[in-house]
Formats: sequence, structure tokens, C-alpha cells
Amino acid sequence: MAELKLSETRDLTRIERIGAHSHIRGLGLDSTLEPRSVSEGMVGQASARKAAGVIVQMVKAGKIAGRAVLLAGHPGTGKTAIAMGMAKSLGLETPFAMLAGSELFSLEMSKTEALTQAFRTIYYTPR
Ligand SMILES: Nc1ncnc2c1ncn2[C@@H]1O[C@H](COP(=O)(O)OP(=O)(O)OP(=O)(O)O)[C@@H](O)[C@H]1O
Repeated sequence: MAELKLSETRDLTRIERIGAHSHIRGLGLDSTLEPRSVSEGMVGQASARKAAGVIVQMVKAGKIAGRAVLLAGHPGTGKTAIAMGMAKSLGLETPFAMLAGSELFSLEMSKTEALTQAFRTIYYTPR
């Protein structure tokens, strides 16, 4: 049986995770931060998208920086999609890196190394 290297498995996982969000182009909000019903690849999650839009506006206005936003919810409910929508709303120069918890708590490498590798991939990630 053919051997599959661990690094190949990781790369495939990352490509699949990026592909799952390739339809997200923003938060789908109008100029008053009201969510359009279907826009920029987004549908539903109206209050979460609006709240994310408020944060984006504050960042753009220089009101907040160096802060974290915690998105909580059941698996598959759109936390990553909203985070990506926020990054896209901030402009193409805004880096976006996805990282799974299991990558951070690996026995094979330190947390610092896992974070460093994730940040190195940012500029190669298709958006
Ligand atoms: N409001 C939305 N509009 C359009 N697509 C969405 C929306 N919310 C989620 N999706 C899509 O549904 C799928 C699952 O969402 P996502 O991965 O963002 O969920 P999650 O909460 O981050 O999941 P997990 O907790 O498992 O990481 C993705 O393909 C995502 O792009």
C-alpha cells in the first residue's frame, strides 16, 4: 500500500478548508450596515453579520486595534465564514490565516512553530 506522508495530509486539509469558504467575498452588508438577504456569498446569520460589520467599521475608523473577537457557536454555523467576511471587508491587504486547534496542540511541534507556519502561509493563501 502506498505511504502517505504526514505533510501531504496537512496540505490537503488546508486546501479543503480554504475551498469551503471560497464563495465568501465580504459580510454582505449595505452602507448602513444592514445585512442584505443574499450578498457577497453570505446568507442568513443577519445579527452576527451586522455585529461583525460594526467591528469592521470600528477597525477602519481606527477606534480599535490589537483586539480579539471571539465568535462562539455550534460547529458549521458560520464562525469562520464571518471571520473571513470581516477580513475581506477590511481590504485585500488584510491577511487571513486559518488554524485548527489540533494543529496548535500537536505533539510534533511547539505552539510557536505551529503559529509561525500558519502565518507564513498567509501570503500564499488564495482569496
Ligand atoms: N452565513 C453564511 N452564508 C454563506 N455560507 C455560510 C454562512 N455560514 C457558513 N457558511 C458556509 O458553511 C460552511 C460551514 O461554515 P463555517 O466553516 O464557517 O462554520 P464554523 O462555525 O467555522 O465551523 P467549525 O466550528 O466546525 O469550524 C462553510 O462552507 C461556510 O462558508
